[in-house]
Amino acid sequence: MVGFGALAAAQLSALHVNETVFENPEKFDPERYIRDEPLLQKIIPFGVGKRACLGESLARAELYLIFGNLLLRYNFKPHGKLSTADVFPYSFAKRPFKLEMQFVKIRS
Ligand code: HEM
Repeated sequence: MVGFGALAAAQLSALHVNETVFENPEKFDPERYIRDEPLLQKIIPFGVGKRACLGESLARAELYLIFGNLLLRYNFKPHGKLSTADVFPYSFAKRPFKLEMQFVKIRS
């Protein structure tokens, strides 16, 4: 029962492995959001409501600049075998246990 002093929190990482929303949620498959763009509306990476992430705008601006600049200058290749299995399901973000990438410079 939730009363005064009780802590109630949405377990966002559990929502993000809901099989009725995400097909094969345990699979590391970021392209699912390219194949099915409305799916982006169903992830809640920064929380909602009064206690939602205060840094969302900064984080989005940083990610845009960091990945934009990297993509402009490097080709990304998997280093060794790229495993899409073994996703650590209850982490902050979905990621394979091990993913080694090679950055190949395309311009200076
Ligand atoms: C990709 C980057 C980030 C993600 C995915 C993220 C996600 C989150 C999430 C899920 C929460 C909890 C929301 C809730 O309780 O419902 C949170 C809280 C918070 N985040 Fe972030 N965050 C990110 C980056 C940042 C940055 C860059 C800052 C500050 C510069 C920041 C500052 C905060 C603060 C202060 C809170 C606590 C808000 C409160 O409890 O009132 N976050 N964040």
